Amino acid sequence: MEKRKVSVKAPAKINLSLDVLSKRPDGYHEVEMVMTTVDLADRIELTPLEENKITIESSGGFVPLDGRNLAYQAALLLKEEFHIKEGVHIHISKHIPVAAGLAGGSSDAAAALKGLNEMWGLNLSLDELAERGAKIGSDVSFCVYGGTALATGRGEFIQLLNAPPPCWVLLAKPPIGVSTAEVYRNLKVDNLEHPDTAAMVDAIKQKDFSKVCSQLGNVLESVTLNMYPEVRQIKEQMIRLGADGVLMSGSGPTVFGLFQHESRVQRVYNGLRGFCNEVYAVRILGE
Ligand SMILES: C[C@@](CO)(OP(=O)(O)O)[C@H](O)COP(=O)(O)OP(=O)(O)OC[C@H]1O[C@@H](n2ccc(N)nc2=O)[C@H](O)[C@@H]1O
Ligand SMILES: Nc1ncnc2c1ncn2[C@@H]1O[C@H](COP(=O)(O)OP(=O)(O)O)[C@@H](O)[C@H]1O
Repeated sequence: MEKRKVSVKAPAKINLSLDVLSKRPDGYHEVEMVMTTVDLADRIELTPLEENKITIESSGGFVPLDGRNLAYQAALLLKEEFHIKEGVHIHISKHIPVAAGLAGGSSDAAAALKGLNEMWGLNLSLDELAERGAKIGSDVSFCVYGGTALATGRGEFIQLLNAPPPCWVLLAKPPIGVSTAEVYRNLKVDNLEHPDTAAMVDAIKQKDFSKVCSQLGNVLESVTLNMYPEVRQIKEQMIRLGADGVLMSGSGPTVFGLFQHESRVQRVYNGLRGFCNEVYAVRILGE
């Protein structure tokens, strides 16, 4: 009997709030992040191979197709730990912009962990998958759960939250890729304007859209907006065009705007397309 293919959706995330508390001795930073998934997604298709190897291909978007690919790393991690003697072919339909602050690679890795857990009958819980995900990257644990969460530690400790108030999200990505490591390297940890993480968590709990907008904050803007003036320009443009709240996601360069009313999303989308050709109108996925 032919073995079943497994297909898993891998959604992008945005950071509604991103604070850095300190630099750790291991080089990572201690963070407090409120993250939520949006309905811009890659799709991971896993096909069993009789031969004992991992192969990977991707359609759309430029990603490494070897051991550097985070989905490949996810497969290798499970394969080695559980002594799996069969192989897998991983196909990634890439829709999330790469190196954009949207955790595309981390979400692909999380989807591969979940899909292979099913395909290889490992019966690992989400907590157990998230624990393994943290070995691949700081954002992978969150991506295993998806939805909305407060992430602490270097990003791997996850407290799930209820869905934020329903709203539209416009994502605008200028044509540059940002290195997360470089942004963290240039961050002045002792001189930051800290967002109020607890207030953002409250705003989400209360499903208070105006409060979510007023509490948006990301300390990594202090680096990326100076490094890439075009990111600052997109932010200013989105505010001017009438988004209810605007922030850079993760280490950037993607800027997102939040909107309560669909009519305004369309207007701002049209206004942005004039000088930024990668703009996406999506919904918050919530829980
Ligand atoms: C900044 C965030 C916010 O969600 O997102 P992106 O902009 O990448 O989407 C993440 O924390 C990114 O997570 P992720 O992309 O998984 O990072 P990792 O591979 O673990 O780390 C890449 C590099 O960033 C730095 N790093 C990352 C996380 C952290 N808490 N402190 C750090 O200093 C380290 O230099 C590390 O070598
Ligand atoms: N499956 C993947 N999808 C996207 N990028 C990947 C993947 N695997 C590895 N990468 C690498 O990870 C880096 C970060 O990519 P990505 O996860 O898209 O961005 P970010 O960390 O900004 O959210 C890029 O340099 C990319 O080459």
